[in-house]
Amino acid sequence: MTTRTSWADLAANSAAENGGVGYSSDSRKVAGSTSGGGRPAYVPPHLRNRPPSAEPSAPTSSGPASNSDRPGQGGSRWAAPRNDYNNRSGYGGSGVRPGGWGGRSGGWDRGRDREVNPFGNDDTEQVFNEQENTGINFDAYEDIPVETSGDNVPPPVNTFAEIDLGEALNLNIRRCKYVKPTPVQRYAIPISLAGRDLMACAQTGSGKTAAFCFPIISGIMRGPVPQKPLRARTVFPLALILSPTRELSMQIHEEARKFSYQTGVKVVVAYGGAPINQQLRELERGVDILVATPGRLVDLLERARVSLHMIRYLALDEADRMLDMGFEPQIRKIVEQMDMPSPGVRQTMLFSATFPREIQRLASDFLANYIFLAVGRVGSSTDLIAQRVEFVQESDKRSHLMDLLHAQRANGAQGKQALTLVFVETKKGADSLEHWLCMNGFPATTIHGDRSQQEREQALRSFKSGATPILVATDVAARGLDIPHVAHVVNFDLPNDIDDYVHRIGRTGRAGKTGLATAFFNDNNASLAKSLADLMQEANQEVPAWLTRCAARSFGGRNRRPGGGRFGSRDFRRDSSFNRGGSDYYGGGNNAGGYGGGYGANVASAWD
Ligand SMILES: Nc1ncnc2c1ncn2[C@@H]1O[C@H](COP(=O)(O)OP(=O)(O)OP(=O)(O)O)[C@@H](O)[C@H]1O
Repeated sequence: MTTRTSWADLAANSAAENGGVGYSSDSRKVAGSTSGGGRPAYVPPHLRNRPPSAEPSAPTSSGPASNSDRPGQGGSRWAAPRNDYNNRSGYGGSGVRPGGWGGRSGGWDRGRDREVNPFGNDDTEQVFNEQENTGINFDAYEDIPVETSGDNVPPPVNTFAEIDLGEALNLNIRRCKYVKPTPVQRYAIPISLAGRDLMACAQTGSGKTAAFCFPIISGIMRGPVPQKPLRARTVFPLALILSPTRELSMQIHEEARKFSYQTGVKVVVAYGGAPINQQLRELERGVDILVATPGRLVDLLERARVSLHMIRYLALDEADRMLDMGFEPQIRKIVEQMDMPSPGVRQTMLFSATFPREIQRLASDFLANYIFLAVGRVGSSTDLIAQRVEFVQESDKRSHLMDLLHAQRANGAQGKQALTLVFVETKKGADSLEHWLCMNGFPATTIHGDRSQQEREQALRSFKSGATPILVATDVAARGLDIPHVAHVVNFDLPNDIDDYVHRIGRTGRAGKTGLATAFFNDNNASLAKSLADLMQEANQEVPAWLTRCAARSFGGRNRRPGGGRFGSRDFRRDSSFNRGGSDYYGGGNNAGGYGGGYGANVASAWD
C-alpha cells in the first residue's frame, strides 16, 4: 500500500502547540496516591493505580504477582478492541489488564519512592526566547510520501483521539503539547497497538520516540498481568528499549518518564560510564520498561540482575546503528542468546531515519511477519534543513569556521539566536578545536568518547542551557539527540558515510522547525560527493556546480544510494535478489538497486 500524507496537520501548528494546550486544571486532577511509611516494595503496574483502601500488600520484585486482587474487568475501556498480544504471548494465563485506568489516580508513589513530576520547569526556556525557534516551514511536508508493506497493514489515524491510549497517557500527551500525531506516529502507533512487528524509517526529528513509547506504555497498562518468576534480586522488565549511546538512552528515559507519568508504568535507565550500584538500586525498586545501552545491559544480564524472560516489547532505536558491525554481536547476544522470548512471542519494533538494505536483511532475523513503514524516502533528510556545502581546504577550516561564527554572532543563524553543533572526526580534534574556539572568544565545550560520563553530561547541559553555545562533537552526538535550540550544524569534518551525515544534520530542523547545516568539503571527501549531491537535490537544496561535477566523476563510491534517489519501495523484501533467495514475501522484484561499487571513489582532485 502506498499512500500520501502530509505534515500539514502537524503544522496546524506550532502556534497551536505552543499556545493554549499545556496543563489544564483538569490535568491536576490525576494525582498520584501517596502513602506514608517505609521503604517501598515493587508493585507491578496492574496494581499501582488502585485506590489506597483497596491496595493489596505489595509483592516484592522477586515474588510472583498475585492475580487475585485484580480490579473487575467489566465495563473497562480496555475491554474494547485489544491488540493480539494475548494470542501470541501465552503470558499471564488468566491475566487481563484491569479496566478503568482512566478514572483512577495513577503514579507509583510509595513512601520514599514518590514519582517525581518529569514535567518540571526547563530552565533553557528562560534563556531562549521561544520566538527564536519557531521558524516553521510546514509546506515542505505537504506531500511527504508514506509507504507501508506487509500483510494486513492496520490503517493510519489522523488524531490521537482516534487511538485509545488511555486517559493518563492522553493527559501526558497534552502536557507534552503534542496536538496531533506526526506522520510516523499516525502509522506506527496503530500498527504497534495491533500487536504487529514493525520496521519503521522516518526522517530525523519526526517523533519516532513517541511512536514506539506510546504503544509500549499503553500495552503494559492494558496487557496481561505479569506472573513473574521467583528469583532473588533479579528483575523482570516487560519492555526493553535499546539505543546506541548513553546520552540517547538518558533522553529516551526522560521522554518515556513523561509519557508514563502517573500511568503506573515504571521506566528505568541503565547505561555505561555511570555507577552500576545506583542503577541496580533503581532496578530493585521495580521496572516495567528498561531503557539501556547494550554494554551495560550485557553486564546486568551476566550478573543475573536482569532477566529478559518477561519481555513483551523490544524496541531498537537507531536500529541500523545497533545492527551494524560494531554492535551486532552484543545485540545478538541480548536478543538471541539470553532468555528473551522469540520473535512472534515478543513484539519487536525497529526505528531509524536510515535503513541500508543489508541492515534490513540482518534485522529481519529479529522480526516476525513484520510491517515495513517508510515516511519519506528511507535515509532522506528533511527539507526543513537548509544544507550548504562549501569547499574548504583542511588548512583553512578554522578560519572559515571563525568567519561563520562571527557572521552568526552578528546576524544570528537564519535570524535566530543559535546553538551551534560542530562535528569533527576525532576526539583529539574535538579537544583541540574546542580549546582554539575558547581562546578566540567563542565559549565552547566538547563531547566525545574519551571524556568521562560526568564530563559528557555536564557538556551537554552547558550546551543546552546556552552557557556554552558551541558544542564540538564526534559521532557520539550524531544520532537521536533532541536539543531544542540547535540552529546550526557544521560538518567541520564530513563523515565517510552519507547516513551519518543525515543523522548529524538532523540535530537541527526538528519537529517542524527550520535549521541550517553547513559542510566543509574538500578532496578528502570525494567518496561522499555523489551521495551528498543526490541527497541535497532530493531535499530541494541548491547543489554547487563544483559538487555536481565531482559527483559525476565519483561514480561507484560505497555511498552510492540505491535506486537513484527517488522515493519508492524501500522494503528490502521487495528486492528481487531477496526473492531469489527463496522468500515468498513478494512475488517479483521491485528492485530499487543495490549498494553498488567498491570503496573509494575515482575522482579527479581538481574542483574547478
Ligand atoms: N506529535 C508531536 N507533536 C509535536 N511535537 C512532537 C510530536 N511528537 C514528537 N514531537 C517532538 O519532536 C521532537 C523530535 O522527536 P524525536 O526526538 O522523537 O525525533 P526522532 O524522529 O526520534 O529523531 P531522530 O531520528 O533524530 O532520533 C521532540 O522534541 C518531540 O518532543
